[in-house]
Amino acid sequence: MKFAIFMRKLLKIAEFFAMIIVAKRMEVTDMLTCKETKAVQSHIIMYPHLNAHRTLFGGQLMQWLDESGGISAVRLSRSGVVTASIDHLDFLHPLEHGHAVCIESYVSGVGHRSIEVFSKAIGENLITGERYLANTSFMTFVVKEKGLALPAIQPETEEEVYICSGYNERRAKRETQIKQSIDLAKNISLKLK
Ligand SMILES: CCCCCCCCCCCCCCCC(=O)SCCNC(=O)CCNC(=O)[C@H](O)C(C)(C)COP(=O)(O)OP(=O)(O)OC[C@H]1O[C@@H](n2cnc3c(N)ncnc32)[C@H](O)[C@@H]1OP(=O)(O)O
Repeated sequence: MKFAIFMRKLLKIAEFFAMIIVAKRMEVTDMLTCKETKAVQSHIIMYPHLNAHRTLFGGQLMQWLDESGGISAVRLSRSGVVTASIDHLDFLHPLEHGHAVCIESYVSGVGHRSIEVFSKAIGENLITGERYLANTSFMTFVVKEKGLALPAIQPETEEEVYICSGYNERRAKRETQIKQSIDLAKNISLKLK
């Protein structure tokens, strides 16, 4: 009898600690600034990165953008994410051999499980100091874990306020695109010739 009471008390204590752990995991860190999610990468554009035009191969830039954006998304969620989509990947200027490229990413909008990240790639002729905007993109990452409460995002600089202000419109467009892409997938054959 005493043992049963002891076990029941032990169970209650274990339940209490389990609740604390779950509550801690689900805890909303109310808000993070864009700066707190910022990821910055710099590269020198070398021979292995070039395309036939001797400028940076677009696929290489996409890999760097994906990594950089993923780091920003994980800085917000502190949880594993997958890349769900890349939209508005605009190649504005070729990145020249021998130039530096600096990629900056930060979270520009937060949904339930989705995180939108804005990235920009700035080219720089290191000898003259001339800089140019080579690429801008918006990517969406989705947190793998379900039920996690994500912090909201707080823009601070003029650029961040401008970028974040377009989030709701971009999200609405994306929702339409997701529906279209689900319809498209239904009509795609899995046969390999
Ligand atoms: C152990 C870990 C340690 C971590 C260590 C740190 C590492 C730090 C570096 C990380 C760097 C990673 C960067 C590379 C990461 C890859 O390389 S991942 C590989 C490529 N990607 C994939 O394989 C993804 C494959 N697709 C999927 O898994 C699923 O389709 C998805 C995207 C998760 C969506 O799943 P689903 O069940 O259909 O999701 P659903 O419930 O319908 O929607 C959930 C949310 O996703 C959104 N969504 C769904 N589809 C889309 C879409 N196509 N476009 C936009 N949004 C979408 C929905 O709108 C919804 O948004 P919320 O309303 O929640 O805000």
